[in-house]
Amino acid sequence: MRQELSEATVAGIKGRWLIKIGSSLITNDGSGLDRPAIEQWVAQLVALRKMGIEVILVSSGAVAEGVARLGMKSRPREVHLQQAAAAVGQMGLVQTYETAFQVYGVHTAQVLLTHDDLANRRRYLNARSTLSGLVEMGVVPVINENDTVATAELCFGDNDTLGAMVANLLGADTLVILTDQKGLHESDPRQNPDAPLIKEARANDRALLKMAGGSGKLGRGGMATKITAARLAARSGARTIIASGREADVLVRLAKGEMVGTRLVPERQPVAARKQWLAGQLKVKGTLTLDAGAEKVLRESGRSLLPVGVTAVSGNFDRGEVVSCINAEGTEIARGLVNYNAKEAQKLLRQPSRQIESLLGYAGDVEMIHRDNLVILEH
Ligand SMILES: Nc1ncnc2c1ncn2[C@@H]1O[C@H](COP(=O)(O)OP(=O)(O)O)[C@@H](O)[C@H]1O
Ligand SMILES: N[C@@H](CCC(=O)OP(=O)(O)O)C(=O)O
Repeated sequence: MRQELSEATVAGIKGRWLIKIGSSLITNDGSGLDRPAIEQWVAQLVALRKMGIEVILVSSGAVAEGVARLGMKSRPREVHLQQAAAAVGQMGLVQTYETAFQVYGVHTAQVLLTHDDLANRRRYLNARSTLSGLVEMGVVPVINENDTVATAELCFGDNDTLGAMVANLLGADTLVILTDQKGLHESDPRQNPDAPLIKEARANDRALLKMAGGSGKLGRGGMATKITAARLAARSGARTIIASGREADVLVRLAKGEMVGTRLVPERQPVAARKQWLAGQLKVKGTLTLDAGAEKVLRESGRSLLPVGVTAVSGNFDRGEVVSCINAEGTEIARGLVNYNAKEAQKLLRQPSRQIESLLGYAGDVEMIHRDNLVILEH
């Protein structure tokens, strides 16, 4: 583990990739998981890490594995039975990844998310800190939807959307969607085997959605959700690649810059896109007043805002909500997602970060607003 990690560190971080493996691909023609294929992808993911790419995995397959383990003939129609199958199958899914990564001494972590976890600002920040922590420690998160508790109104439904939302959450620069086709074709190749492959397009190109048909018998969503996922990923500046997981060495070839599958490119670069999104947030829930030192640091060196530089708090905001940062003259300098609620922020005014634990009774984030969640407004 240590050696593998240090190699990645020496090479330097060359990107953060979110790789999604779909149901259609991961199952052995409907009967449980294709374990040899999983071992192949894991070997490639380890190779990517050695090239300096941080990897996060979203993997489907829980229902398919549960159906096989429980001896069901096909995916049950009843939602509660699908959820039960997912609970059984998720065990096999994570066990398979864990075993495959262990060969290389790499730790994995199971992360199950519902839509609500990412829609609620506070939980969004919690999910973000935990997942970032795992990635920084060199652990590969293996993410799936929490099928057992997700209800129809609250679920992502397909893992393409989940993958894109996690790519947004973690500021991934690349979303790779591995599926059972070579990529996006001009029409569904199951219906029209000669339909040409789209090699590259803008993620927001409206014409793409017209090309997309529904899913195969195992997957959910088909190409339509992959294109919507690409549009979502593009909002935080990530490019999306849709490719076949059956293509030899597909991930390694992509990492070496080869054009494989369909590439859907964003209009803006990651940082600019995220900052634009933050700047445009209309629901500012409160205000932090900064001293001259904090204003200077924010304007000139792009660092995080620490509690020590905050002199006053107003408004009633919660952790994860957008606050405005003003200087003593009342000019707005920045906006960002705050790490503490208004009451906590009040207690932390002018305090050095080492005091946070004794003032709040728990060791929270050292920043009031992390620089990734902060946008400096130009005047
Ligand atoms: N334009 C298209 N290009 C490629 N595949 C398409 C297209 N339209 C529909 N599909 C279908 O989408 C399926 C992949 O989606 P899906 O079954 O949801 O897979 P996954 O489980 O990998 O998400 C393909 O098997 C294919 O039949
Ligand atoms: N969470 C479900 C997967 C949902 C699903 O099939 O999604 P997808 O791979 O996008 O077609 C499972 O693990 O079975």
